[in-house]
Amino acid sequence: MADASRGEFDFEHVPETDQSFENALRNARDGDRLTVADGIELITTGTESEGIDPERKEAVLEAADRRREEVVGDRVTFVANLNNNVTTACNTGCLFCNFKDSSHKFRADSTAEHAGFTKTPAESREVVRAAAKRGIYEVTSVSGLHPAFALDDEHHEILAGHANAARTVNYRPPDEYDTDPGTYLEQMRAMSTDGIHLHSMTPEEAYHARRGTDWSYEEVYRRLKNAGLSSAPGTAAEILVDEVRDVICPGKIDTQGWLDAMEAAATVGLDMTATIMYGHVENEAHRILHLEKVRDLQDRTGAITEFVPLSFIHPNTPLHDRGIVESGATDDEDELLIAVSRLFLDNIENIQSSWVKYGDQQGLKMLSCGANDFMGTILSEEITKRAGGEFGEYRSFAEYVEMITAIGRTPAERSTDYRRIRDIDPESESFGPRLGPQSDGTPLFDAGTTPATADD
Ligand SMILES: C[S@@+](CC[C@H](N)C(=O)[O-])C[C@H]1O[C@@H](n2cnc3c(N)ncnc32)[C@H](O)[C@@H]1O
Ligand SMILES: Nc1c(NC[C@H](O)[C@H](O)[C@H](O)CO)[nH]c(=O)[nH]c1=O
Ligand SMILES: N[C@@H](Cc1ccc(O)cc1)C(=O)O
Ligand code: SF4
Repeated sequence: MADASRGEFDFEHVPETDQSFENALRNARDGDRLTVADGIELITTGTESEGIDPERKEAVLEAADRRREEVVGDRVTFVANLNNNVTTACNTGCLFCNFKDSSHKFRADSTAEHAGFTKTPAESREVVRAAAKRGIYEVTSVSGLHPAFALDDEHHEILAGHANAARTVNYRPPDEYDTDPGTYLEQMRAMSTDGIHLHSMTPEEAYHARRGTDWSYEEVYRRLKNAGLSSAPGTAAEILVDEVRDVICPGKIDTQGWLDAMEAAATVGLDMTATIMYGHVENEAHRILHLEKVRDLQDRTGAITEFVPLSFIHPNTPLHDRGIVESGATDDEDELLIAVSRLFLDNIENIQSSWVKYGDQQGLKMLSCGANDFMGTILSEEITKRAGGEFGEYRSFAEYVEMITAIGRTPAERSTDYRRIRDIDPESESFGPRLGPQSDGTPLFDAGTTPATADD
């Protein structure tokens, strides 16, 4: 079993209910709002017996696939986007993460070797401009919590005024590092160029942008929005149950902090996504409690455009190196997670299948288990690659059209917020983005080239 070590934790929440699988399935088929007990019965295919029952699993997947059809129809969407991570420097120490490099290695006086990077605002702008010219219309930017990162000059001053700032507020001035990431506001201004949609600032990053101050999340997201931010990625969610966070990311904000940040982003008028990062130490009860938190948040805000399940990639992570976790979720667990997300989250229209985490074949399978979105072109990928993922760093429009038509569905490009959707005719001669200000349908790269070698 993938979850060989899940039993070792003395968790308060365990997958036990007084509901039956049959009743839960009936509720799901009837379209009733599911309870936590219903969700646990469905995702375990019944708590009264060990393991996953193949027939019951198929029944859950079928109900989810039908619901997907009713809610969003037959289209499979994707976005023309680019990932631009500003820095990998981070001291937060999450045990599932190998994206980060200890920030002391980035100090000007350090001789330690590392494969990480920090981009100045000018460098970020160049990366985004080059992509925009090629027709990309979204940039996703998530980064490590670099100790020299501050919201703006005022934040630098406040942080520098703290006694023992490195220890108390995780701050060191930029001149101690080989590269200055600039301020968050400078990075926002740099990346919001050429009409591109800027999707950035997770709740954890928003926390970093207000550490050591009495500013509210609302104040921080308002200033970020004024500097060009368009929507916020709901990563850093991991599992929204504190007894799990205490194990896998003790340095992160807690569940309530994550919810507060997201609610503030919505209050200032930003759209957002929500995620779950699953398949490590948590059990099925935690997964469903997480879905309940997300559903409640959406009831309050209505601002969540999509739900993005992130299956834990284990090989190079501290959780795996330390023998805490042997592997990630199994295919059965992945399929049930997608299906139950579709059935449980009755107020979120779009469920994403991540080819980065699942690969193409399993990623496509997810599109008949309840998912309807197939992510984006991304052009580069660091988080999963560094964790040991092997499914590549980009997809062209041509590859998307081929894969989606092969499973008998309609390919469509979408804007980040799904407000604009364009069906793509698979009979066209060539495939490229058309929804951005500089998108004229030209393919992102020629067959046989990669984003790095493609000529613009
Ligand atoms: C790497 S962080 C970058 C942004 C910021 N530092 C934060 O934590 O919000 C973004 C997200 O990547 C996901 N992630 C990191 N390592 C992963 C892994 N090994 N497998 C799957 N997802 C992972 C986590 O959900 C995390 O919140
Ligand atoms: N699931 C993953 C994503 N999803 C985010 C999308 O790429 C896109 O930014 C979002 O849907 C908003 O339009 N991105 C990754 O880099 N890796 C993933 O695994
Ligand atoms: N960057 C995240 C994925 C992600 C980004 C933005 C989102 O809105 C959702 C998910 C990862 O690879 O794990
Ligand atoms: S998940 Fe984010 S906060 Fe945690 S270690 Fe990785 S980069 Fe840092």
